[in-house]
Amino acid sequence: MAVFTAVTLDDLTQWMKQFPLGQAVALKGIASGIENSNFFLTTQRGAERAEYVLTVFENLDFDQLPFYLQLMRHLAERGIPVPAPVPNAVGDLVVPLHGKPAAIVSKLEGSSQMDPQPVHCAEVGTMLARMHLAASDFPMQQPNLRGLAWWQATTPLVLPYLTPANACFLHDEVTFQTEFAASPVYAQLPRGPVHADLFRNNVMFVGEKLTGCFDFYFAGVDTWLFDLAVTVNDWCIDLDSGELDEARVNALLASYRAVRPFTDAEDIAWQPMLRAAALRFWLSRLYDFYVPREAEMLTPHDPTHFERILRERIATPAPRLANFE
Ligand SMILES: Nc1ncnc2c1ncn2[C@@H]1O[C@H](COP(=O)(O)OP(=O)(O)OP(=O)(O)O)[C@@H](O)[C@H]1O
Ligand SMILES: N[C@@H](CCO)C(=O)O
Repeated sequence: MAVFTAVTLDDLTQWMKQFPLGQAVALKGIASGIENSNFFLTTQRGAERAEYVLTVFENLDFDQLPFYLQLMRHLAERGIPVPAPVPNAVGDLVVPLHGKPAAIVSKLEGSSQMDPQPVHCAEVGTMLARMHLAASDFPMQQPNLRGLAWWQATTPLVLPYLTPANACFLHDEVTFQTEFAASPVYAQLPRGPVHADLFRNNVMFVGEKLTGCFDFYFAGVDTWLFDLAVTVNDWCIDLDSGELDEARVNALLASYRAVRPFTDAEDIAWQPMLRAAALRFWLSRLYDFYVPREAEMLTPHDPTHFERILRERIATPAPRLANFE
């Protein structure tokens, strides 16, 4: 159960007065998710009822959160289907609840598509490209906090838990990525605010129609190609082998490219970037597995899934970005 901080309707009686939403009339903890405490919140103003999501942030502090919430607001205002944060009476999007930062955002329709077909991947590709373009004039700056510097700092913390062969493999990949990040090709990659965690469980569909995406709490400024690689490594693979599925890769890349064409540097950087995206989640899963937080109550995600993907991305040439139909 991913509710680390208990919240009751009584707790909200006073607290809700700062929002223009009326009264809280129902509150239901959301079981999925491993980072924050999430609740479906029903409000009533006069005869009108509305549904929202209340999030109590367990690991992010008041300094980091405005970037995520303001980015969501920026995107929602530009027609990207993301939850719109609700400002309180003085315009704050993040406010304390039980001493922790909390926010109310609009609730998206639909449910996750955990067995995506090319038609779903095409929807994701279109939305991702539109999101990159819409975020490009977002004025706030915050790096991807799970980027290269975090990989370099986290590697020594997990190395002692790995077999000598895996420790060597991880060390070599971080060295490779450090060199890649210093290369002239990397320097030419277009960048901006990116989602950086656009997995199947963070996107909603009604049938084949994408209705929105959420969970912006790993967002940050990074290359657009990194975001695309994170997305492809989850949406377009065979989950058992980690291999890319050509039909889904083509659908996602073609629809992305139709909105935002790729540059030559991106074409060259695609394979190293697929490796970087796999490394990022191998490392975070290793860290969560071996160095659990005190508040952690859930089984962490399986790190070997991304170790397998990383080995597969190194072994098999990636499809050229410029060459697919
Ligand atoms: N705006 C929203 N609209 C509808 N449902 C939402 C919304 N935000 C969250 N949810 C629901 O809450 C669940 C948990 O949210 P989320 O994935 O953000 O959890 P988390 O613990 O913050 O993150 P993580 O995915 O990193 O574990 C989602 O699977 C989804 O069902
Ligand atoms: N998407 C991450 C979890 C954090 O959102 C993972 O699968 O490891």
